[in-house]
Amino acid sequence: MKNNSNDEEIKRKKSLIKTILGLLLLVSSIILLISFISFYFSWKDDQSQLTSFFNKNITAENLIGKIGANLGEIFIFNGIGIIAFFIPFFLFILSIKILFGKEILKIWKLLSHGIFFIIWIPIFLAMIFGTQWLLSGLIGFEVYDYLKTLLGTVGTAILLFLTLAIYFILEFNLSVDAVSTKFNTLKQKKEISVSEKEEEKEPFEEEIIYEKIEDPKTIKSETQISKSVKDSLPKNIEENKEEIPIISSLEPKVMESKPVEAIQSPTEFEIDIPADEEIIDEVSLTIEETPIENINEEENISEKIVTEFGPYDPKLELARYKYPTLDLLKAYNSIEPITINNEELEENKNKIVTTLANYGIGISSIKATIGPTVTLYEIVPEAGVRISKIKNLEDDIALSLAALGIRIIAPIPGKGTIGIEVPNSNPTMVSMRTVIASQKFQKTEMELPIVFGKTISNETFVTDLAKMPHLLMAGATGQGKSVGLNAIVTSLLYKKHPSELKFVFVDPKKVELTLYNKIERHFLAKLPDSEEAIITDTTKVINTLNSLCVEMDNRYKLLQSAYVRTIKEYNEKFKERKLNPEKGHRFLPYIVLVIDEFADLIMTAGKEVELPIARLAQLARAIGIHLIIATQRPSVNVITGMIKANFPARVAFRVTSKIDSRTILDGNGADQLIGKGDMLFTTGNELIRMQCAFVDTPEVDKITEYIGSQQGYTDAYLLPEFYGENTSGNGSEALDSKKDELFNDAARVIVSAQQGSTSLIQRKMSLGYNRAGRIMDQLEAAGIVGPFEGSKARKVLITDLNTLEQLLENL
Ligand SMILES: Nc1ncnc2c1ncn2[C@@H]1O[C@H](COP(=O)(O)OP(=O)(O)OP(=O)(O)O)[C@@H](O)[C@H]1O
Repeated sequence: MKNNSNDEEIKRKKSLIKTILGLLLLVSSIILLISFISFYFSWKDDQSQLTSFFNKNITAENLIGKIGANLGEIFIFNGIGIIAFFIPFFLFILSIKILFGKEILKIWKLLSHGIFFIIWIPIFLAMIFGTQWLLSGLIGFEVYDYLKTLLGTVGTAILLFLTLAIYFILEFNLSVDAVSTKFNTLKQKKEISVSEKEEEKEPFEEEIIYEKIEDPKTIKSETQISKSVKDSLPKNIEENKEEIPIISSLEPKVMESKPVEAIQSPTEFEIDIPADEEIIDEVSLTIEETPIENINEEENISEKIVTEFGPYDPKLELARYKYPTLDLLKAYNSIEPITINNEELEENKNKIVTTLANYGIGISSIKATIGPTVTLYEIVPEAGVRISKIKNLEDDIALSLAALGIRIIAPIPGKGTIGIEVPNSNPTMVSMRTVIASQKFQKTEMELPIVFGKTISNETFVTDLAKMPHLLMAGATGQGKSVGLNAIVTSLLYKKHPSELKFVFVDPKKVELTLYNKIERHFLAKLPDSEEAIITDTTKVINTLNSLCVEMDNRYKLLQSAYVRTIKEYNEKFKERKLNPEKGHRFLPYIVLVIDEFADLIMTAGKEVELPIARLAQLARAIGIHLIIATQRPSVNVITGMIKANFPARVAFRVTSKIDSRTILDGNGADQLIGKGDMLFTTGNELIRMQCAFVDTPEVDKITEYIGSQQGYTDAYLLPEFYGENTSGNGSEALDSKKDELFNDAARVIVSAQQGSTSLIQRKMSLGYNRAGRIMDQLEAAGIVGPFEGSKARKVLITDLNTLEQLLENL
């Protein structure tokens, strides 16, 4: 407390002293100023009174009286002359600084300049005006007089100008280099504007110069000189341009080959060399300002941020999220491992051998591989047996073996043996728990790992959805499709954090996927205006699909601006903080679109869904949107060519006919499956037979409950807004709405190509799908193209451009 009050006391005293000192200085400056001004008017009258300082009867004319007259006499007349005004000026600035703490001019700088001019100006004024002591002061005159005896008038003048020059050099940092740089820049600017004007008058001037010079290096020097220092060269050199190569006199070769008198003027050129360097310096300066520098800077910034905060962690927002645990899945211990008795194996083997023998096919060896649902008998036929013969006898062999689900693989790819798959009389269920717990799945580094089940050789089968990149599933009702879908979703839920993956569920059956409602705020994506994340109303699907197309376009733009090709590279770059969130960059989660009953969707929502699906399937792979489409009826009008072409990965559960099998797998086999999760998987090459892992509804319920009860995001992942339009083909309505700016151009594109396709407009005019679609509707309304015809292009109703132009005018 005591200390504090002491401090305050000192502070108070200090400020009092400051105020008094400041005031004193201020008043002094005013007194001095008035005295000095007044001195110039009254000095003659007052000068004789100065000595009688204490005589009351004698007064002074000066406004500050005798003191004022004396001050003027001391500082101006006997002192430094007119520059004495600097003293009140300096005191005024100082008083303001002390009183108000405001530095109008920098005190120390002002003082140093003041001292210089207090010395310089009186001498200079004495030199110019002689004995005019009111200007130079007596001191100024005496010093000048002394200097004159030492250096003479000219010498003194030179000394004064030299000191002034040094003063300016020091004050304005005027080095020779800096001056000549400025001078050159100014000159270049001038020359450019002059040469621009003169170009028309003397177009060949430069060419003539080049002709005279052979050495390309000297040409370079010449052009530089002609541009920058030509004016400064002596006239004789300017005229005799052949001598100019000596400028590169630094090069011995040129020097040797030239006559001696030509070398006479190197001194003139030596001055030019720094000028050349200057120009080079300027060029290198502009290079430094190129954007490459900026990119480096950005990278440096990102490095700095990374070292300070570490890489960006998308999981941080839900840092406490716990991945589902294994005990949420049911253990079916009683049914695993596989049980098959030797008798059954022996019996089947014998049957196969005798059946084949009946058809005249001899076997040299046979091997059995026991799988969960089927056993594979691998046969090596005797030499000379044609494989096609066995393939043709497939149905007969199956009949003889009297078992459903026999599939003959002739030959087994890469082995040269023939495989006969015979169902086990006691199939073993593959539980989701065992496959999720498998090392293969646990240790996988895949982006979107999916564990389907177990292969015929009882191996867990894990594959990457990101690589597929889309999946088509088909199977008759009750054969395990829904379980299969759940197995896929479960695999992903066990491996992915909510920040990395979002699902869009379309479930026209309204029951299958509703379980996932609980994880809406963790794993689901939806349209901003929709209440339910899981879409059960087929009419809303179109908006969602189009919104996904918009999301896709947006993501492509982000990838483009980040100079990367895939979502993986993009996210890695984002994690390294090399992408600026202020420029719209964000961590992109994978989006998996699951459509449970595609046939139903096509039936109710029509063909409109086909285009966005095909578009997504074609383009979405790189930006992390993957499609899983399941259907009961794999007929050609549901799985059209366009869709099939973009879904190389397919899963087939049991189907009822060979035709369906061919539609889904492009081959037989799916009709011979035994159901209950028995499936075939292909990515375009070989077929892999598998037993799908079984995950029951209560298990899925437990998992979603486990995730849903944890802290989630405030809302589902919001897809970009998309407002549906009437694309039903009611033309007049479409045209009533505002005609697109590019309508006429699009019409010309369509008519000249005679092809009514939206993608043509998109491609030729670099438009997004939605806008191109809108224009197409307007073209239909104007009668330029025919109505929508599904996967086929619309008919073009105008045959030539002339007719079109007339029509456009009338419109
Ligand atoms: N992987 C499997 N392992 C064991 N049993 C299975 C498996 N998949 C399905 N099943 C059995 O088949 C039944 C029907 O399966 P699921 O509900 O998946 O058929 P679905 O093809 O979806 O039929 P729908 O199209 O009518 O919905 C299940 O209740 C189950 O008993």
